[in-house]
Amino acid sequence: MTDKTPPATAHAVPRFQPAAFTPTAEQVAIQTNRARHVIAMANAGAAKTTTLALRIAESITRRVAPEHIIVLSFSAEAARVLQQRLVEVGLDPGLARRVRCTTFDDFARDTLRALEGGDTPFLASFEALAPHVRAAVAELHRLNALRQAPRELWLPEHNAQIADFLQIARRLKTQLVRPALEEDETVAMRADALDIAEGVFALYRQLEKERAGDGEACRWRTVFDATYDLACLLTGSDPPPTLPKYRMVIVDELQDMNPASYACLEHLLAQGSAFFTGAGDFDQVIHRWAGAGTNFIRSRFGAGWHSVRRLPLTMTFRHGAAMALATAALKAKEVVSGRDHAARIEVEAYADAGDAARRTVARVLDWQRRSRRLDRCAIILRSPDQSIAIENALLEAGIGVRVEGLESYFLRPEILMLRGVIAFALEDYESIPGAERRLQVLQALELWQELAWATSRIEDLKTAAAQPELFDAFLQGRLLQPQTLADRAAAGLSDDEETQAAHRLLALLARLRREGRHDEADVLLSRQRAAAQAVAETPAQQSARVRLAGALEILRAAPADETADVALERAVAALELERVAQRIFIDPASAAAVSRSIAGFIDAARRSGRPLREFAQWLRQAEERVAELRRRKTVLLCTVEAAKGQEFDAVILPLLEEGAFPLAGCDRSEESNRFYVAATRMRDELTLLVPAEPARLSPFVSAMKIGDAIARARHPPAAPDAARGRG
Ligand SMILES: Nc1ncnc2c1ncn2[C@@H]1O[C@H](COP(=O)(O)OP(=O)(O)OP(=O)(O)O)[C@@H](O)[C@H]1O
Repeated sequence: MTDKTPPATAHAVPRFQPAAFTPTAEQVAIQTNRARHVIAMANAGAAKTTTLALRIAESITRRVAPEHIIVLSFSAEAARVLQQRLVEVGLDPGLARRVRCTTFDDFARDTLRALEGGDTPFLASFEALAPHVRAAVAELHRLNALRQAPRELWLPEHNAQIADFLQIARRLKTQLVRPALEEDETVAMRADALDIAEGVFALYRQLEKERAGDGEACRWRTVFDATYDLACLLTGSDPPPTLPKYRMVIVDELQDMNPASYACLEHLLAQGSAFFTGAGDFDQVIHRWAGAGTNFIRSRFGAGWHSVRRLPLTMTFRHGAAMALATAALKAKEVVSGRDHAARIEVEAYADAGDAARRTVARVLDWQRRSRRLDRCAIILRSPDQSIAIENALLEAGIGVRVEGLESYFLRPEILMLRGVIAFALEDYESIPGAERRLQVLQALELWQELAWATSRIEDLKTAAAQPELFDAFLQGRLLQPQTLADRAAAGLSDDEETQAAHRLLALLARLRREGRHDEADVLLSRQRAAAQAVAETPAQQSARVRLAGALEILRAAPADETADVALERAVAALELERVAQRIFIDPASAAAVSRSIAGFIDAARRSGRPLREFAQWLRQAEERVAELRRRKTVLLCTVEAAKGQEFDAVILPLLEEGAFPLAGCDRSEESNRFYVAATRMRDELTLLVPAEPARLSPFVSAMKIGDAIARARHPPAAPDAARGRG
């Protein structure tokens, strides 16, 4: 990468002035720079996103059409934040809306849609992908057995192994690893070079073959496949397909760049001879699974580009000196604050997770009382399942909550399933409010009963959800009756197809009778009857059905004055949900989260102190209340990944203990980056909830040397607030 731009071309007088602040000279240098490629790597809160917004606003003021500018990011949240920042710096909202802010993967998907002339089915979850993996494994076994000397291949069998494989496959795609072999290359040789098992690469090839279909159009895509497919097209075809032309390409969160996204970026820049500006922070790499890493940005990014300026943004404007000193200590680097503000950083001890949740909510209430800006407060979690106790406590306190990066635990399949079981046991279908929620409950029940009906027969489910009488018929006819051969055949057909098949059968019978072929007609009819009676269920479906009947029996027999938690404990044990979860969910983390969310649900029942029927009503009211509270100001409950790129006046980080944050089994340096991202979202106040027992304290909290940072911020040395790490 060269840095040869003559200084004379570097600056110009800015034509765009932001409304609320005066940009620093460093910001102006980026805003107005004439170099074709500008890169700013800087600390959290050092105004990277704001400065990218200034550069865009400057170009628009200089008559570049907003449609000729594209902003690419790696998460939908980051793209949304930049679009919003355009308005916040003072660009006309109408103009800001016309700038295309999107993620790399969505850009790739849109581009491919235009090139291919249609949509490709998108499989979002590992659960949706797993059948394809299993089919590819079976095919590999078959092909291997046909070989003269079958190879010994490791191929995934269990869900956890499939999850591991899918993660490796995703990483290979970010590195633009193609399945095709070079001349004289073998699968074993390539696997060796990639440092993966031979079976993994063989399966990668097989699955890609299946995905490619007959070569006409790809059969399905999952997360990142669009970026990978577009990058392969751009780098592998001559001439490469034409991309839309842009005069300016902006990339935020540059540290998340990987080779596949980079291939798309390079072609996009070449297409329109576009100007490029990118910003990022090496310490915010938290997506290593996606091939992100500082090495790529440091060594390969921009290799061969001419006219490149690397420009600094040295001051963080998000928070004051104490927080700058604390992050400097955490990351052993220099952080300078440009904001004259006495941040409030507080550490509070908790006894256990329940206590941490109550203290979190007490902090939220305190913030609401003092600021009246509930919507400017965020509770940032290391992992989604930590939300359960906090959601319960927020509900009890009557605080509205919105979630990002996680699903409210009330809407997770295992809880929806339990709510369905309660409704069926009590014959109180109104306890689940609204047809939409009842549909989710029925779908969850189908999932847990391991019935594959829901996708093709969604209309039937919708009808059952809309009418309480049919809701009951669904239980009796669908969940408690064994599946028959006829059911299984119908599961593969849509409503229309089933009606057509019935019409065809009737027509055939009529014709046979007309032609006097009564014997044939009778055989056909008796075959139909046999199919309608013959049980055709897997052992798993059979035992799920028996367990469901048992759980319903338990709940119906519960004494009227027994509290709901006691009855639910017995029903949950009968349903064996944890064991079933390990079979249904591909990622072991999802399976493990099931028992935690069920425990949270039972805890909510215990705390309500109500018998089952009243608890069901309470749940309904709680749900309505949550919806009502959400219409008012709400606190944000989110994951670190979702918080990235955003900022809040008050940030609360609960459960800062060894095993929870850093999360057990995760890479320590990436965990440190996650913690840094989470803590630096704060503008005015940061609350760190830590275990009372010092031995369990998260090492990241001690690394911040908070006491020292606060003292030094209060009595700064004569020089500016420059903080060098571990000071
Ligand atoms: N010149 C300035 N004077 C005062 N405040 C500023 C200035 N420039 C930016 N800010 C404010 O600083 C805060 C942080 O800016 P921004 O979000 O752009 O940082 P960032 O580097 O993108 O952060 P991160 O990487 O941590 O997401 C914002 O509230 C922004 O409005």
